[in-house]
Amino acid sequence: MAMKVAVTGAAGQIGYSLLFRIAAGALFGPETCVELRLLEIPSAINALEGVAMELDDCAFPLLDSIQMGTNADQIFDGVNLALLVGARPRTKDMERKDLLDANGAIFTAQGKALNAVAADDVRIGVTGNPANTNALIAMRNAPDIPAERFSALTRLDHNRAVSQLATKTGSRVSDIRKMTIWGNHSATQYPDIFHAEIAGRHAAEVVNDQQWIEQYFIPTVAHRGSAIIEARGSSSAASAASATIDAARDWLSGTPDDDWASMAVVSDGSYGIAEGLMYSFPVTTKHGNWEIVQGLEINDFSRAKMDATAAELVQERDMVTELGLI
Ligand SMILES: NC(=O)c1ccc[n+]([C@@H]2O[C@H](COP(=O)([O-])OP(=O)(O)OC[C@H]3O[C@@H](n4cnc5c(N)ncnc54)[C@H](O)[C@@H]3O)[C@@H](O)[C@H]2O)c1
Ligand SMILES: O=C(O)C[C@H](O)C(=O)O
Repeated sequence: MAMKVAVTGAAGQIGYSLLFRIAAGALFGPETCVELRLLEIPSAINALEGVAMELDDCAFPLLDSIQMGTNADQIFDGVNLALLVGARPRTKDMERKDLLDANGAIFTAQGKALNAVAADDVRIGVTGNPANTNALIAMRNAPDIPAERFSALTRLDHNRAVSQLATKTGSRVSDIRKMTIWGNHSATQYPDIFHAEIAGRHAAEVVNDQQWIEQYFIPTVAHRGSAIIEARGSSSAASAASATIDAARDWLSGTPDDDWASMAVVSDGSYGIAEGLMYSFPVTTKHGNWEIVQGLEINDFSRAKMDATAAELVQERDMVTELGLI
């Protein structure tokens, strides 16, 4: 039985890296076929046709079919997974929340369409920025889909944090477990290594340098998106596509027994985070369901960082409420 996967913004930069990985089996493994459902806006349909031609030319054994179009109700019909990437990226000197005016309404419409036609088992991953609040918008416009089926991408931040820690300690990324991104996919995010492990050892003890944590590690991860825009002249794309795959794959097939993932999910009040916020937590996943890792000790430094990013998410939620998007 093929998995029906919708990707919005399929003709964009992230889409161009994402689609070929999905068609090659990166999401569900070498035994599961996929039906791609590609949603774009009219001005990008010709470009999308070109992408579809290239997908055909790859002769992917697992790619059953490609359906493309501009009508969300048609494209989302019966989908099991929806990757909502389609949205304007920011440019230099913008914050991601500055995109809300341009992008927020996209997720109102797409939330409504998913609510009307998606499969009963649908999972929705939001990459389009500002990802957390766009996921909140989609979720609040899809009252018949359980809130826990929505998530926003903070796996790119998680991967960035793992990479920085590996470089600092001369370890392999495969040695690192239990990295955590708390809060908003924005400059207020809190990359937390106080629970992370490097080859079974407490990462903070291996680093043994609070100044590096506070003055290099956290700001480097939190501002990496801007650094990439500065370096590339456009926002991250291939690394974002890779993280989108990592997040959806782990959500659907499960996290390893000795690790967890970072996902922005609807808060249930855990760690004192206001219920209903779309907030990045450490989660374990199994059979397409996630659970927030409970009982982590939160020191005063972490508490302050976690609360600051929660406050920004409240601001963004109030902004989109005023805009009538939720
Ligand atoms: N959360 C993350 O970690 C992360 C990482 C990188 C980029 N992003 C965000 O992902 C989004 C896409 O980035 P990109 O580099 O692919 O941008 P892009 O401009 O290259 O592509 C965006 C695509 O979305 C399409 N689009 C616009 N409105 C649409 C709609 N209503 N329905 C369907 N498609 C629509 C556009 O036509 C375009 O093809 C941006 O908002 C960017 O900020 C998020
Ligand atoms: O920084 C951006 O605007 C793109 C993306 O959110 C990123 O973190 O690379």
